[in-house]
Amino acid sequence: MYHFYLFEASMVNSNIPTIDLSSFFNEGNEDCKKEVIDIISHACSEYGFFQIVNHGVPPSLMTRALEVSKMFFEYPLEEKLKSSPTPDAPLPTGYSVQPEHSADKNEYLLMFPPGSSFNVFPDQPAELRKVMEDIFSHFSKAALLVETILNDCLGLPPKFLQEYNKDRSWDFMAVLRYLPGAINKENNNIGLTEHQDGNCITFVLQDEIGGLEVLKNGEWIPVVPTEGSLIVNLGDVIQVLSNNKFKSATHRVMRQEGKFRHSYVFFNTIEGNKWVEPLPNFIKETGKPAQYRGFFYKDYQQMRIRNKTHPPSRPEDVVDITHYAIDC
Ligand SMILES: O=C(O)CCC(=O)C(=O)O
Ligand SMILES: [Fe+2]
Repeated sequence: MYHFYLFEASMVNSNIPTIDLSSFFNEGNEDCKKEVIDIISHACSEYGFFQIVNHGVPPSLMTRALEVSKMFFEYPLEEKLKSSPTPDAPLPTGYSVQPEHSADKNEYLLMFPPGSSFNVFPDQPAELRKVMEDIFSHFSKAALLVETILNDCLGLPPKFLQEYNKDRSWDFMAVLRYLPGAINKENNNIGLTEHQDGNCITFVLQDEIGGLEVLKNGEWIPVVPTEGSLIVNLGDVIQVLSNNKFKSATHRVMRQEGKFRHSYVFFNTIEGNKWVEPLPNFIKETGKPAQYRGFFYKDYQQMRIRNKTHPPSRPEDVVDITHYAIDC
């Protein structure tokens, strides 16, 4: 069945593969599973980006989630600010808006897993909290499936990644609205500056406006929204563990002239006290020495948060994973 999706996707999405995961919900189908593993392995070693369908997140919930968040963001600012962050949350939960001078042009709601004491939700629209909690739980399950598949793609011992990344408390989700792009062609209309995610696996659900772009062989490839699909990108943790076998995708968001853009972004994240370093399998297998020195995830996270709270004046001083790279 996924042959169809691959064909269709290649027409509109310049070879960002769209992969049908339905075979993973049933016993058997070993040939299908094997083919999926080959396609995902290829996408991850080339640029760390692919799309999935039949991932277990109900398409009707995805549509509804975007509708309800649109309603929220249309409220006046005073109303939105009523759900502002709890002071001691590790990341600002509830509603935040990027400062005027920021290069990133969005406002967002952020939550940790349902039940987390850090969470703050708007009261209105009344449906929003439930929709956010439901979709979070579905994303969380789908991420476990993708993690199992990646474990196979990397040829790791069964359940290796599941064991390594078993604490779900620090996963988080952002619900975003981007400002409309300027109607002035001179303006480059960046919505979110180019970056790699620091975590393990990220899902993006974007509305029909689109705007997410991935860097592939030096070219920005727009990810055209397709109904029911989720975008998957790998983060720095997977890149380091695999000693660069799998890539942390470089991506950005462009704004369309005159149109707001909405998205849901789910981050599957390891616990801060986890040690991250290239696994011995990928040093032996590739014959390459370790490309990174090891670090505690929380130290890296702190530096990434500082990039946002105290942006360096020179772009080259923004801390990313190359901070831990070993020059070979
Ligand atoms: O809003 C999006 O589509 C992507 C956001 C993103 O890349 C991020 O928050 O890391
Ligand atoms: Fe990102």
